[in-house]
Amino acid sequence: MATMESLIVTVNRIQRACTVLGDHGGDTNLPTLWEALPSVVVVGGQSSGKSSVLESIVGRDFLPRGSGIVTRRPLVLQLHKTERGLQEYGEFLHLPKKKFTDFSMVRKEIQDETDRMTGKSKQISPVPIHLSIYSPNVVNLTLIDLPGLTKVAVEGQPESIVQDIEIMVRSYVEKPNCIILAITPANQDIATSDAMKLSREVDPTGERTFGVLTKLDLMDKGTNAIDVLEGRAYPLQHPWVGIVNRSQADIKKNVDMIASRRKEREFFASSPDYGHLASKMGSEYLAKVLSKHLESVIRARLPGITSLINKSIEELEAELSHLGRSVAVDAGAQLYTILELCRAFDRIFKEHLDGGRPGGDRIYEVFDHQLPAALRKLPFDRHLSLQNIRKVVSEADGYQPHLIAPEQGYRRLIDGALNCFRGPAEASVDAVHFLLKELVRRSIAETQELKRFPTLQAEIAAAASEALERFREESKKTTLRMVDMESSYLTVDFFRKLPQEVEKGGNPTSSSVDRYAESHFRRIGSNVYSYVGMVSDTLRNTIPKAVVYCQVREAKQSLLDHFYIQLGKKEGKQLAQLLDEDPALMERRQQCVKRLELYKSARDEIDSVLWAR
Ligand SMILES: Nc1nc2c(ncn2[C@@H]2O[C@H](COP(=O)(O)OP(=O)(O)OP(=O)(O)O)[C@@H](O)[C@H]2O)c(=O)[nH]1
Repeated sequence: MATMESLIVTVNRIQRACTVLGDHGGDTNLPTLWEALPSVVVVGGQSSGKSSVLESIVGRDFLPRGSGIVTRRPLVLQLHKTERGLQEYGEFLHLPKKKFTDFSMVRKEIQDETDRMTGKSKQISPVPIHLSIYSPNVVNLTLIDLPGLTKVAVEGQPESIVQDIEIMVRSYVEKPNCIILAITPANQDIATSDAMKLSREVDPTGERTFGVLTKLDLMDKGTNAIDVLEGRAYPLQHPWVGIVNRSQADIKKNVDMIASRRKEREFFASSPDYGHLASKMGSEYLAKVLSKHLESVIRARLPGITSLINKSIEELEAELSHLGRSVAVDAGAQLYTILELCRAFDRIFKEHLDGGRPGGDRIYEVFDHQLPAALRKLPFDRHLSLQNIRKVVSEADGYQPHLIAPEQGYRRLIDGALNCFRGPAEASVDAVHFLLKELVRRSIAETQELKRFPTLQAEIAAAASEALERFREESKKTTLRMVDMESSYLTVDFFRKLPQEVEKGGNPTSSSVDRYAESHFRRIGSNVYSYVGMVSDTLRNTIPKAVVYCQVREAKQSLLDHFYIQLGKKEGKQLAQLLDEDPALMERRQQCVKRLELYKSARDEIDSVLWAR
């Protein structure tokens, strides 16, 4: 088994890591290690002697003194026993390279650091100050000093401070891992002790509470605290410890700690009331008892802490992978990230077209269904009504009616009919355009990696939509040109193969009469009709080819080409703007990363003591 000492040292290190990485327990919705670590917390009313007890455990004067609420931030005091003969020094976590050998400077630094966080406003703050003291005269122990419980705010302090202090103190003592050092002055009615009241509430069985009676020397003549110290008046699981600290007069006279400890020992040894308890009284004894107890608590909790650490690491890693990697800071890496994201989108878009995902089939539906239906619905019947044929043909003839066949009339009728094909051609282009747009929208929504980057998402959508618009223009030009080409040169063969009316009749006189009869125009109509039908068959096949060539194929091959060119011209700052994540998400990731770092270092710390068995 790892030595007891190394266990406390391990927990000390983890506690410091907690402060460095911002884990003070409390309200963030992150797992907290701080709250799982056992610690000894000093609780008491103002002027109950808390600071005096801490100082005599350490054997040094180093805590701020003054009127009002002096302790306004938790002070995590870690005591490290060093080899005999080595110099004592203090070291703050926020000033890691500075060794304080002058303990009056330690006091000043505690005051200054308190003010740095709370301002001069005398507010309180839950962010702890970490002080390590290295000395041959201490036992390994971690103590947390908290603001004294009070009933009234003093000048310059907000009314809420009374409650704020209680909330802060409670937040520590409520933790099941907290060992409560409840300080009560013996010259006061214990029934009114703030420390005992609070500890009773949070630890009714007294398992976690060490009762400490201070100011035994100040009790009225003829009275003593034997009933309390022997555990009868206020029974706790652990024995009560009586203490005699320096009086105000001693402090003024600069009585040092060594002398004061000696005085305390003498007090108990020579006391008629407490002499029989002398070996179990005093601040040195208290320090040893606490250290031993803290070690055993840590040992008992270690397996629980280890499994908590492993579980939290898993949770944090899962959350981080869900949040995605953090965004790179240099322009090159940012450009790379953007291109990766674009490619991810493009891949999904192509899958939609190629059939890996749904949607591409609807384009075929346009060609197979919508276009033929639109072609069928074209109003050729109206255009080729007998009446219209007669009108168009006569107009084309002018003052000289046609002699054999109405060449001009045919051309005009065919032109008019072919013109109708423009509608379905354009409609096919538009229908495919809207389908492509919809696929872009869906593909963006389906690109998980893009979700974090709303700006880039909008830019890709805009670039894709602009590209699709260009493809649509091109596709319209091409399909309409195909319709125009049909008008510009008619298929000669078709007309050559038509049976000649003149020859059929056999009689020139009767046929010249026929030329203006209804059947003549009907025949013209039916010829034009079947010519237009032939063109319609052709276009039904060629319009899809043009649309796919100009729109679908282009979208697949070069949807974001323009965007890529623009990206290449962008500066670092503009690239960063494209990757501006949701700030809440960035913040969360940062918190998770820090917390994960904490848990991993804690795991390493614990592993190293376990391996040292
Ligand atoms: N005679 C005597 N005086 C004591 C004893 N303990 C504390 N005092 C005096 O009581 C006063 C208050 O002691 P502190 O240790 O400052 O008490 P505290 O609880 O830290 O006070 P705050 O930080 O103001 O809440 C000081 O003047 C001490 O000298 C004791 O056991 N005997």
